[in-house]
Amino acid sequence: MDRFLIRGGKPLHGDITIGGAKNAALAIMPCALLTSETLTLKNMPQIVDIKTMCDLIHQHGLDINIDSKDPHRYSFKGEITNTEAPYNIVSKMRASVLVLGPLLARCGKARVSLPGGCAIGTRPVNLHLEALTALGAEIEIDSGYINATAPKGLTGTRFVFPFVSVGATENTIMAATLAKGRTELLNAAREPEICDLVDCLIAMGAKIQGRGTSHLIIDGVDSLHGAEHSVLFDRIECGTYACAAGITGGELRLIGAKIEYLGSVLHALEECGVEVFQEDNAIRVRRTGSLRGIDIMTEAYPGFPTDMQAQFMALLSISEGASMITETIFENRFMHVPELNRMGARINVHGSSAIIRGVHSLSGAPVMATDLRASFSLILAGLAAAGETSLNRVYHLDRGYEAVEKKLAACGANIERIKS
Ligand SMILES: CC(=O)N[C@H]1[C@@H](OP(=O)(O)OP(=O)(O)OC[C@H]2O[C@@H](n3ccc(=O)[nH]c3=O)[C@H](O)[C@@H]2O)O[C@H](CO)[C@@H](O)[C@@H]1O
Ligand SMILES: C=C(OP(=O)(O)O)C(=O)O
Repeated sequence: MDRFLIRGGKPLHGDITIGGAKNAALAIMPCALLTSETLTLKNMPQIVDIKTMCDLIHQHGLDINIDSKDPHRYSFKGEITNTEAPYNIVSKMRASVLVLGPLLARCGKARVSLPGGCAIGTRPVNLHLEALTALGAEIEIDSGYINATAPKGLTGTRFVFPFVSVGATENTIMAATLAKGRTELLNAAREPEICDLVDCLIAMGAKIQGRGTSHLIIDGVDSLHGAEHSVLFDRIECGTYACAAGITGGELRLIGAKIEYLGSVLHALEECGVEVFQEDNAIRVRRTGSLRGIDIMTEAYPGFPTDMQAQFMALLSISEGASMITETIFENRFMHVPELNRMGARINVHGSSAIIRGVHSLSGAPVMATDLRASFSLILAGLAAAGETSLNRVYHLDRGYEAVEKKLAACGANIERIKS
């Protein structure tokens, strides 16, 4: 298991290129199952989760080509020869369940392993199944698998999500593109990654109205065709590096990022003392004075994203005064707190809220990554801390961040991957 060795205390200065959004790419790749023509995706991040989704789609029968001149350009083409998504792949990555809607819509059947929970929560998929059932699927759970059939095909429906779910919205949109008639989705998630999925589907010939709103109208078509689509930049990677500029007291240019997608992360950065400006094709972030404590509550977009919660926890741990972070999306997303406290932070958790009392400085320590974003919060703490931090279980980070150590080192960080 690789680990990172970080010697903190250096303000970061320089340029970091922000890659394609993991969460957009993972939702868009299963669209390849909706057509027999070629789907080409550009600006794909080079991360382990993308490799896992490729493995899954390939075992469904599609060929995947990564451009030899551009490793961020992927083409998918072929016929579906297998409608089962096996446990050994789905258990690696929950987004695997996003093949369910496309397989069902295209083949009238799918057998997909239940993903199960993960370090941040139990994460059931009941809403995915309820929405697909409303579209006419017959679903039963058998031996840890979702067995879904649509003997008469899927039929448009009106479905109100009882609460906002990114994955359930994505699965249902994809299934509805090939259903007979009109589907109306209310209280749908409206994250930028969902807009990106909708853009790709429209490029493939889907008929979708309401992009960017919680009320989507999808008129089913007989078939979808191939398309070329460039994946949206990763707003979470962007926010993460903005926190790196903030916590080290440096200045970074985040190339390829756009301020309008940051939602309330922009406001949170500015409120705690990190300046953010849009330049031509980049966002410039810098900290000029001291950091100030703020209160944050995670919410569906455009609210503050749960995927930025751990990184802000690190930032707020050295901000003046007290802060409170309330996590409303996942029930177990404070695993980074004891590790940050081992580095000198003063954080107490009370139910779904964490109170952070800002300290002057953190000190390096051996720490353990527990999930993707928690891992980066410990890197951020390590970059600001005095002394050496050794971060174990870096494989969590490799799921979702491309070339972390190269991007940080190019801006002056002292960070090294120790291979084992
Ligand atoms: C690959 C991907 O895009 N992952 C993102 C996606 O995850 P994901 O799509 O899994 O997240 P959801 O929006 O579905 O989950 C939101 C909440 O709803 C619950 N829930 C969800 C579905 C369901 O059928 N039943 C149910 O109870 C979940 O347990 C969670 O508490 O959105 C999350 C919320 O922004 C992000 O943190 C993840 O990074
Ligand atoms: C929770 C995340 O991803 P996933 O839904 O793939 O676990 C994340 O990106 O922070």
